[in-house]
Amino acid sequence: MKILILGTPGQLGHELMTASWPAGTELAGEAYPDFDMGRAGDVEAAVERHAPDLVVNATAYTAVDKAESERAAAWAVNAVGVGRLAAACAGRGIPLIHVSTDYVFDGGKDGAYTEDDPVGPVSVYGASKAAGEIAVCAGCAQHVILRTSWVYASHGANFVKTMLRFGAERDEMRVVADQHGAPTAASDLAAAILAIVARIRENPATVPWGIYHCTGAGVTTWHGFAERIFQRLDQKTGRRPRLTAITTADYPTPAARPANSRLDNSRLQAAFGIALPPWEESLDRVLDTLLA
Ligand SMILES: NC(=O)C1=CN([C@@H]2O[C@H](COP(=O)(O)OP(=O)(O)OC[C@H]3O[C@@H](n4cnc5c(N)ncnc54)[C@H](OP(=O)(O)O)[C@@H]3O)[C@@H](O)[C@H]2O)C=CC1
Ligand SMILES: Cc1cn([C@H]2C[C@H](O)[C@@H](COP(=O)(O)OP(=O)(O)O[C@H]3O[C@@H](C)C(=O)[C@@H](O)[C@H]3O)O2)c(=O)[nH]c1=O
Repeated sequence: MKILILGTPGQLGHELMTASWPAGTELAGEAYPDFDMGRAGDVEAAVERHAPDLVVNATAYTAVDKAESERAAAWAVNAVGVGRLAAACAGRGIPLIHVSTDYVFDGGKDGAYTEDDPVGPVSVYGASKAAGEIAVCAGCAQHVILRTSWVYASHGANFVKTMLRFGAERDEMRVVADQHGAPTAASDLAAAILAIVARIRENPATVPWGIYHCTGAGVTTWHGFAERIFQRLDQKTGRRPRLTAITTADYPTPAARPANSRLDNSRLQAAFGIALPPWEESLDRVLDTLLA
């Protein structure tokens, strides 16, 4: 089975390219700037050239704050490019695995969001990702969209590495404690994708195509996430910056973020038997690598 992975240098793309795929899997990859999701023709040419049996889209414009002033750039990658990809996959009759975000929700719900809850993005990034979801659903019947949240890895840029970098320079860190969600290791998300691909390979006719939530198990806040990072930093190095819980209002950013980002993962478990590990467990594993 030949799998085309778009966005190989990103957090998820890297984990997918370095994962242990079963024998008989051939991987092909595309990366910016040779391959540009936002440039007309690139997606179609890549799908044509590689002639894969399945595509995983790991590209995205992920600069949440910058997107507020670069709407067209975010839209070109996350919505328009994704629409072209869905059409290209449908044209060849191949499945598309796509990734979306908790930021498609407005965060106003009490409790975890299910796949049936209406989206209501409060940022340009969230809106562009919501448009990408619609484009995939409309353009390619054989799709799995995994909505995940707060992704980090030892490779790439993310909150964990930001905390470690700032934590090495500053005595105090101030982090918001009123936005709730679940950190997700890119390696766990990649493992879920491998399991879904295995199911598709086994018998595509029985795959329950659709949107699924797929995050680390449990819930915390960005402050709780940082607390665990600094606990481990302390254990490993003896250094621990003071961590102060603040409110969203104390930390103004160009983009609004949902106060509640919790996603209910039970549909993924029921349909595919996939459940990601508790977020603390995966974070400790990634920190072991980062702090080694
Ligand atoms: N990061 C997070 O916290 C979360 C991410 N997600 C979603 O998960 C998926 C994977 O995200 P993640 O791996 O973390 O993201 P990254 O930002 O780590 O990687 C995204 C990749 O997309 C590439 N890319 C950006 N613009 C283009 C373009 N025009 N053409 C081709 N490639 C491009 C980037 O290239 P380059 O390396 O040159 O920048 C990078 O390789 C995305 O769909 C994202 O929306 C969902 C929830 C949380
Ligand atoms: C760096 C920093 C951030 N924060 C806050 C700002 C924000 O509310 C929260 C997270 O900040 P970041 O900007 O690092 O993370 P952000 O870019 O908002 O992360 C998001 O990325 C996109 C791609 C997604 O899809 C989301 O799931 C989510 O992971 O922490 C602090 O309170 N103190 C700090 O020192």
